[in-house]
Amino acid sequence: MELFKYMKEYDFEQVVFCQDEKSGLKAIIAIHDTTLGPALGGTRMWTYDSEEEALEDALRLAKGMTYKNAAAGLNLGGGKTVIIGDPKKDKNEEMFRAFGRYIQGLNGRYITAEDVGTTVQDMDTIHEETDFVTGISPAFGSSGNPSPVTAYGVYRGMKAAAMEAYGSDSLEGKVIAVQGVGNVAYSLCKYLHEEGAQLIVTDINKEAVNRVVEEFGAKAVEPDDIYSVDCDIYAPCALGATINDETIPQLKAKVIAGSANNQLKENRHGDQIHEMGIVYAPDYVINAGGVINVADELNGYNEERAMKRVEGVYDTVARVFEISHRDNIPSYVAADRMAEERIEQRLQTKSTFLQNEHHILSRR
Ligand SMILES: NC(=O)C1=CN([C@@H]2O[C@H](COP(=O)(O)OP(=O)(O)OC[C@H]3O[C@@H](n4cnc5c(N)ncnc54)[C@H](O)[C@@H]3O)[C@@H](O)[C@H]2O)C=CC1
Ligand SMILES: O=C(O)CCC(=O)C(=O)O
Repeated sequence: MELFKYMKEYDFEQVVFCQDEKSGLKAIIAIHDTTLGPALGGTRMWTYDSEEEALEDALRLAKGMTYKNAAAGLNLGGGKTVIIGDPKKDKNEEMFRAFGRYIQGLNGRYITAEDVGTTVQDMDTIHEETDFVTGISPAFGSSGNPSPVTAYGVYRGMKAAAMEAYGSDSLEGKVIAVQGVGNVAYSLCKYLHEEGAQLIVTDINKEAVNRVVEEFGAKAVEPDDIYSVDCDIYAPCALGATINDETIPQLKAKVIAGSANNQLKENRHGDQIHEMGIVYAPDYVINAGGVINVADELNGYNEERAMKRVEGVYDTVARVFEISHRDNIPSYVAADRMAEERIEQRLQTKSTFLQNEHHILSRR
């Protein structure tokens, strides 16, 4: 990859490569944009096939966080870290301490949290070295595991999408196909079951499936069959890129609303489902509950305030549909537009301030 060319093309501010031989730390911190505030985004630990692949993932995820944080109305920019390694085998305390010192060195330009492969315990270790970390243990007065809160945001956003598709936001009696019933989707299924929805679920982990079958009366199907089941709402809560050329022709749902990041394989798939009249709640808007929750820690965590804000995912998703109608564009484009407008407005007010400052200085 021609890194500087890429950074220029997509307006990246900074990329930091971190290594610590003794602990085996190999990490890449990507800071995309800090117009709205310090870059906040989680740390992913994954067994990448190559350093190039890790770098690409860090860059893609960091840019995504700029949009997610902006659309969520947070005064935070976008960044993300990837640590190269197997989260099941390669973790050690010194690795996360060394990483914490790198974050401290950035002096607040980047704040981290959990992502795939990292846990509250890892955040606690990072916290030994820096305050620029969120998602740490409730014992430190913090918010802990963000997944149940992400689920609440997805539930609220799904209701907004149902309103758009059916003219009512009630999920009672709706048939909802949930792909992946891990941390987020388990809590999501609980909300949906309590509201009287009928659940069809799948997961490659049989234990995870059994839990929701037993607790919420869900019907289980094989992983490949989830796309074609008769349902009202498809909730992708496992992997990215599941809205693609193979799956779109199988979908019977009128709504797509789930927690997974990067649901559209390519932008053209967002155009395609829009043309088919499927109501799509854009991934980074509907799954912002986790980041809204961890961001609240920056003000001294208050669960009630955080949950109130996450409740607002309903309004944000509804606003995306409004922009989609206003500008006659697919919802994924509307979400980007909403985020970009907010960043642009902040740049304008910042530049007004700078212009005033320049004017005063030039009069001296
Ligand atoms: N945890 C959080 O707060 C947030 C999570 N997300 C996204 O939401 C999604 C779910 O996150 P978590 O629940 O935390 O992860 P998780 O790892 O707890 O759950 C994912 C589940 O999907 C299953 N799965 C994997 N491949 C599958 C396949 N081919 N078919 C069916 N099931 C499959 C896994 O076995 C697992 O049970 C991820 O895409 C994540 O990036 C986004 C924002 C915040
Ligand atoms: O939810 C988190 O723990 C951190 C935010 C983040 O990285 C994300 O939302 O993908």
